[in-house]
Amino acid sequence: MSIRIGVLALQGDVREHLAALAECGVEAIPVRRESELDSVDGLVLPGGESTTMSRLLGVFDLYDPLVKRLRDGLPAYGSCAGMIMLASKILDTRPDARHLDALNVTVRRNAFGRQVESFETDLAFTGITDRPGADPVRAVFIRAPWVEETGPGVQVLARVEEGPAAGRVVAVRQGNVLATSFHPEVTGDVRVHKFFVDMVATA
Ligand SMILES: NC(=O)CC[C@H](N)C(=O)O
Repeated sequence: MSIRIGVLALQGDVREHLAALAECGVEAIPVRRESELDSVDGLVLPGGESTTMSRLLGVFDLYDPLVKRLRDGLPAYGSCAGMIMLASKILDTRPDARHLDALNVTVRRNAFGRQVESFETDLAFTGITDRPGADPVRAVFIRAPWVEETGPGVQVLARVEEGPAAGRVVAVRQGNVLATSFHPEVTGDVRVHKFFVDMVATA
């Protein structure tokens, strides 16, 4: 059976995710309509700006269908703003911003602060770098959130290892839902996408 994975294409770095998924050998399509959402086996929510994405989900009539598909177990991967969209609770957002409540975590938006708005670091990532001889995952953070609290059933996959944010949780999984604070689609390393494709394949 061939796997088709969508990238929510309302805003943000859609093309990079489509390319990374294609490199993993799956069919990758942009999703802007309910019919497209209905046709996918998994969905990537890209980075961008979460309050804008929230507004556009309403404009494109995708909010309710997406909530429903996530409740029905659609595998989803959110990066950065996508992580914020999937979370059950968001700190430091706008009061009118809606989110999808598919991942039992509290996320702090723009958590790394101004002076370190964008930075890169190497991470150990459970399920990826724990294989013999594996290189660390290079993580690029762009005005990124972090996970401030995890609820029951949430597995921590990666934490920042050095610097002022050392120990902060930046990758989590709960069942079919994966989220990272960082942007693997910009590094040319598709192992995080491959990890998600394997989740979709075994869902
Ligand atoms: N690179 C990103 O996705 C940044 C997320 C953005 N700061 C937000 O709040 O949505």
